[in-house]
Amino acid sequence: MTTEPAPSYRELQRAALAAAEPARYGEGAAIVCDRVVRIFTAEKVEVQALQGLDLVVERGDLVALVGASGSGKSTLLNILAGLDSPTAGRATVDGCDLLDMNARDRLRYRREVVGFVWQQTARNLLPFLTAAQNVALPMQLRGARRTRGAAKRHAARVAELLEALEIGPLADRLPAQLSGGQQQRVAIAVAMANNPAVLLADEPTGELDSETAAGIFDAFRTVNRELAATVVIVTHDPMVAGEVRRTVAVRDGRTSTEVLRSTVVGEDGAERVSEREYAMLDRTGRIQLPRHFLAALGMEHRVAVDLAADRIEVRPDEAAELSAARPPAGPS
Ligand SMILES: Nc1ncnc2c1ncn2[C@@H]1O[C@H](COP(=O)(O)OP(=O)(O)OP(=O)(O)O)[C@@H](O)[C@H]1O
Repeated sequence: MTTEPAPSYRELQRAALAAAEPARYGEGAAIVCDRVVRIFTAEKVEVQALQGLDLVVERGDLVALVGASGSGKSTLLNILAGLDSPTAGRATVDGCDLLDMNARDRLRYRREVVGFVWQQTARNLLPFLTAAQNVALPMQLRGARRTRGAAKRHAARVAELLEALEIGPLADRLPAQLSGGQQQRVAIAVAMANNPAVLLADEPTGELDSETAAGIFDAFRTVNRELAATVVIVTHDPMVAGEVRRTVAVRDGRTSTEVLRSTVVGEDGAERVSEREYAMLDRTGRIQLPRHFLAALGMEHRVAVDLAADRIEVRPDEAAELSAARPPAGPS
């Protein structure tokens, strides 16, 4: 019979400390936003673009962010891209604390940790470089010495990315010699050049027709699956939002609802996509109910909340209904 060796004092101490430490919100996730606030001041007027936004994106996820114009999606994406800073809260991407970066950290972060694809195809690429040269540029800017070995590695990575994105034969063309969809594929390759942990895209199919947009969306899926990047896409395109496993809606500067999709096999053996909408519960216990639910039951200002054995029930304000039905007794 073998006996386990007794743990050392240090091992016991480490285990006790780990047990005592509460798990941090979103620990280990690719993206964590914890009560993120962003206030802009324009002409002495304050705009709260993000009002305590919570979001956790796990590694390997492919997420669509949707929401009305002005809800805060681009503000959030700019913060995640390291182009802007939150006013308050905590935001981390791949473990990098976005509130605690100096100029040098920020540059390294933008070159190595995140990749970015913009809506305007022209903004993603330098017009005087070929597709292959555009993809090689981020690797050269990363600062590796120009050795023959590095040049060989860069060329191999360029070929690998262009191949994965199905634009290998277009390597020597200038952006002006490519269609809008082909330019966006090159832009995705540029964003992935330094193998970032997270790929962010702001309306990447906004300037494309629906067939080309479907192809670009497939390219994001390829990057997510084959190059192991966590992908977040801001979109108005219902087709894109309808095809990802997770769609998060932003409303008034907060994440409000979330739709999760999975493929289920029915009794007839056919596959279909099952969808479920969830309201987000923030860390203080607040939820934002979908607007159409509130409108359907005429709920506003105040609701009755009751705890049942297995659910919390939210009902229209009964006191308001009663007083509307029975006008207060006046002087006779
Ligand atoms: N630099 C800025 N200065 C002042 N206000 C700003 C600034 N940037 C954004 N805002 C305001 O913050 C709010 C959120 O804007 P944001 O661009 O993030 O919304 P959005 O959801 O991306 O909208 P859209 O879908 O139209 O791009 C809006 O009220 C906007 O006017």
